[in-house]
Amino acid sequence: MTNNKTVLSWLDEMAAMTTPDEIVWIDGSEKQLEDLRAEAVSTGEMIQLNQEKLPGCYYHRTAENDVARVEDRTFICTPTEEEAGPVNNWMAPEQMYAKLKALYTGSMKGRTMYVIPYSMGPVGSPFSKIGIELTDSIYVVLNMAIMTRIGQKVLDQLGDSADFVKCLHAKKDVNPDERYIVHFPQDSTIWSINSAYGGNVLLGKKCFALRIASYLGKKEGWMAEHMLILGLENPQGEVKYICAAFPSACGKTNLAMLIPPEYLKEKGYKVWTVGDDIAWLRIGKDGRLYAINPEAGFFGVAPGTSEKTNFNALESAKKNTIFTNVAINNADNTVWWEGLDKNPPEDCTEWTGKLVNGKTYEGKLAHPNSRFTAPAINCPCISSEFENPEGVPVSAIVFGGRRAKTAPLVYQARDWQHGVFVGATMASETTAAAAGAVGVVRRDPMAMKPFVGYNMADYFAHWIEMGKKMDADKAPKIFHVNWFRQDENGNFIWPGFGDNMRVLLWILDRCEGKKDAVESPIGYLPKKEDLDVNNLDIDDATMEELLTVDKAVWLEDVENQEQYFAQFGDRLPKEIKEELETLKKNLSK
Ligand SMILES: Nc1nc2c(ncn2[C@@H]2O[C@H](COP(=O)(O)OP(=O)(O)OP(=O)(O)O)[C@@H](O)[C@H]2O)c(=O)[nH]1
Ligand SMILES: O=C([O-])CC(=O)C(=O)O
Ligand SMILES: [Mn+2]
Repeated sequence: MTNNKTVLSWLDEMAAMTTPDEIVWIDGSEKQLEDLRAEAVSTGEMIQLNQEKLPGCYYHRTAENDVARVEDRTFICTPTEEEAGPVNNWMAPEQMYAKLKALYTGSMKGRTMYVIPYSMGPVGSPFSKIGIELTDSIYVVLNMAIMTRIGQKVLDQLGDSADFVKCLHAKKDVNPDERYIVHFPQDSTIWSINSAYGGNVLLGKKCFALRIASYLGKKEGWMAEHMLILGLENPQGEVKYICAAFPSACGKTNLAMLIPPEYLKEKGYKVWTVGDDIAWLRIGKDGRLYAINPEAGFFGVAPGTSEKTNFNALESAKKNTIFTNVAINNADNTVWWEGLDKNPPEDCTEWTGKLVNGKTYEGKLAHPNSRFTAPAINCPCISSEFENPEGVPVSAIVFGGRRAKTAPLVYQARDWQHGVFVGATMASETTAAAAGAVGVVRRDPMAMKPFVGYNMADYFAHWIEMGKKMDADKAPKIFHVNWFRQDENGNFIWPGFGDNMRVLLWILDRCEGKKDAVESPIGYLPKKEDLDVNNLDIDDATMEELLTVDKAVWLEDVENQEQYFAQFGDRLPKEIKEELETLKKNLSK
């Protein structure tokens, strides 16, 4: 399929190490993919679902110890430890290569190696980058075929160039003690072994489009971020674009596909989805910031997705979708998860596949991090700009997370530098998207803690630099939101989901200078009357609470921020220190 010497010699080297019985190039044709689906069904790797109700849909379950990203086994192997920085695991490249070579040696014996050429971003777009993933998993091939642009057209685009990311994945025996997700940014190389879970093995996604890409972005003057991209259309038909960074399982997919409350819909407001997880951002010729979604599909969290909460995601997952670790409704061979509807089907197979109507994992039939892999083109509200190779101009950047207390519903940063600080001080309760404890508050700057491919302090500096390259009136305005504030009984006090539109409208009004705001120690808060709560069942006291900044709670948080920043030592940009001092001063006034 190619005469590219760099590709072919790398492939030879990898094949000599892993010794597959066969090597199959993925050309991207439907025929080849259909044959692979049939093969995966025949070996039990996938189950074909009800083809009338869910045409083209398949089911896959992973090993029980392999259901989420594994941050403690994810490494950034830069030449020096300082380059990886204190929030990443690091090992010297030669040492890591040696360790992994031992694991990979012979790992594909008796198996087939698939060669997947793929493009992150529309093929040929100036934003786009190419990768080639070698894998011994059909599940990976079929997921990559949904999540990225694959096949011959990508090799044609690559031509003789050596500019591609070399990705190697071997499923091996999914032994968690020998599981490694490893990045060599300087070599544009990713090696993943002993996992078959999406976030660890679909190497175009987190590994390339965030970790390697963030490193390339720093070097080349652009940004790779854990952000959704949405277009908000007003009744006049004008569309403004918003990017939002929330940590894993904190609402990006939901916000990206939001359906406005009925009365705003009637007025003519609409939301268009450009991306739900990753944004690549570049400064355009006009000096504004432009975003593309490098992906071609959604790898979305299933639990909590319902017709009411996220109709568009559900619609997206009705055909040509792969479901992973959800429950199966045996009555009609369809899928089920907590939150899809009220009651689980009577005859149901839980995600582990072992127990039918028996003991369940923490009382759940679907794994909390069960996912659907759906083509973006299935989405009823996919943006007409989804394939635009130039991207969309960004009016606002929104940071957010799960905070039971502390963060108000929404506030605006005073300027870009303060906005970078707001992003850098993000914190959120952990979720099931990564292995480990759930519900623990941890600092997650820009939602990139698990995804930054170099020293986080340098990443902050890069953000500051990018701001300096844009005129203040052209740079996106920066905001922070929190849909997850709780009352003393642990109930969310903001209705969330479609009603988040009300907050987006305030954000865009602020971008256009249409609304005043109230100054607070942490930034600009909305005036209560400026947040549209028409037809919303929420009382004044609750709105008040949602917009409260409790100085005592914030002072505690600032202490934690300061401790967190201490790990970066002298590398922490002075601008971040300045903002921390300003915040302290504001809070003690
Ligand atoms: N209470 C509340 N829950 C929400 C809201 N938005 C999303 N959720 C829930 O949060 C969970 C994760 O939401 P997603 O939109 O899939 O999260 P994500 O940020 O796209 O996650 P990743 O794919 O892991 O990066 C789901 O169970 C949602 O139902 C909201 O506004 N309020
Ligand atoms: O990578 C994954 O497994 C899914 C994802 O979007 C995240 O965890 O943020
Ligand atoms: Mn994500």
